[in-house]
Amino acid sequence: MQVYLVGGAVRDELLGRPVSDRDWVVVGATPQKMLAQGFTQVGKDFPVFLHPKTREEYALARTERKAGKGYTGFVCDASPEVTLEQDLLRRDLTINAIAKSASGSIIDPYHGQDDIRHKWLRHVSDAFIEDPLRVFRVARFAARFAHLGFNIAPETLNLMQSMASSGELKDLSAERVWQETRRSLMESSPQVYFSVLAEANAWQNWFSELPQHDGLRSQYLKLAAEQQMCEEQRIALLCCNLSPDKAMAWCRRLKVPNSAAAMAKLASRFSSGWHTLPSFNAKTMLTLFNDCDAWRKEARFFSLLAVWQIVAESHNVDGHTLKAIVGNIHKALTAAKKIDIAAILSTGVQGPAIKQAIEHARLEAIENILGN
Ligand SMILES: Nc1ccn([C@@H]2O[C@H](COP(=O)(O)OP(=O)(O)OP(=O)(O)O)[C@@H](O)[C@H]2O)c(=O)n1
Repeated sequence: MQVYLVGGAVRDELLGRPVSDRDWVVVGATPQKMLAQGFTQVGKDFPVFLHPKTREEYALARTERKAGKGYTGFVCDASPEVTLEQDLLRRDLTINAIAKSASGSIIDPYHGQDDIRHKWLRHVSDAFIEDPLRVFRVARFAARFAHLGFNIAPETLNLMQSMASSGELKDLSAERVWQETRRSLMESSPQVYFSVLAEANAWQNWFSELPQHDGLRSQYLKLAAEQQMCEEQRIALLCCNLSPDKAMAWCRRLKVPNSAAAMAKLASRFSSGWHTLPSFNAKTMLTLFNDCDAWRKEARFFSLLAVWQIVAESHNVDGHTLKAIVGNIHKALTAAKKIDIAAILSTGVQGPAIKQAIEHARLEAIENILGN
């Protein structure tokens, strides 16, 4: 039997990028042979094994043919006669269909190295259409490699468009679309994921709450990537131009985790206030702290503040004044958190009056900061 390194590891090595996961293909083996060599079988739908020492994935070379709807409707042949070339043919992009042998030679029947050189994301064969998730994968790779100058080959974009217009993207699970979307948000050009999906007419089933073409959203996401923002901040920026209801509807559609959805909702609720130079008096600042629960969720509040700074910057709000406002917010929150609750309670206030007294003390603390 022969073993080859395949997929992302070979691609990334050729691109001079760090390699994280290594996937292997085994030609000329049977499950029995693999088990006899100490591998453990993990694949349910197709024969994939874990190496006894490295725990890396070794898959028997296979062909696949779609026989029904959905994720699992594949007929798979992983017999020892399946060749490396056949296995590479079923893969999505030529740059992902290059193999490397144990001796280090490159096997590249579909010219992935040419496409790396000329920076094309190109499908390997018509088998591309058998997995509708690939529309989203290609958009993700476009977001990842845009800064290197990669583009989608016109014939691949055509194929993506016809897959989208056939309506089959709606049969994907929300979980799978969400995984591609969240990974794309963390790429170096996240805005490209959305422009590719718009261009591929792949918008309607999964992104209908979001405007298809939105220069501001692109700008937000570009800045978020430059500032190395976290996933939740990028989700918040994606949603912050929507109404809170629409933001929540989209989060439900994609099954965005609750904490990220809650942050996206807050981002959208308050973001229009940052389109111009925000003017905070003590009262509006206290309301902002209360509504964002900055008392208990301070880290989330500061994450949101960074999100709103991007919104403000993108609307050309004066940077110097913005910095001063953000500085005041930091100081005001610190001061308002320091009020002496024990002293308030020791005055003997009861029931709802306690809450009022705390609010009053916090307001005074903020006024002191803003007055200075
Ligand atoms: N829908 C899919 C998923 C995977 N693959 C193939 O399986 C390989 C491994 O898939 P995966 O680990 O998902 O992607 P990587 O290419 O390794 O990319 P990443 O760096 O994002 O993990 C890909 O390179 C590609 O050859 C495919 O053809 N179609």
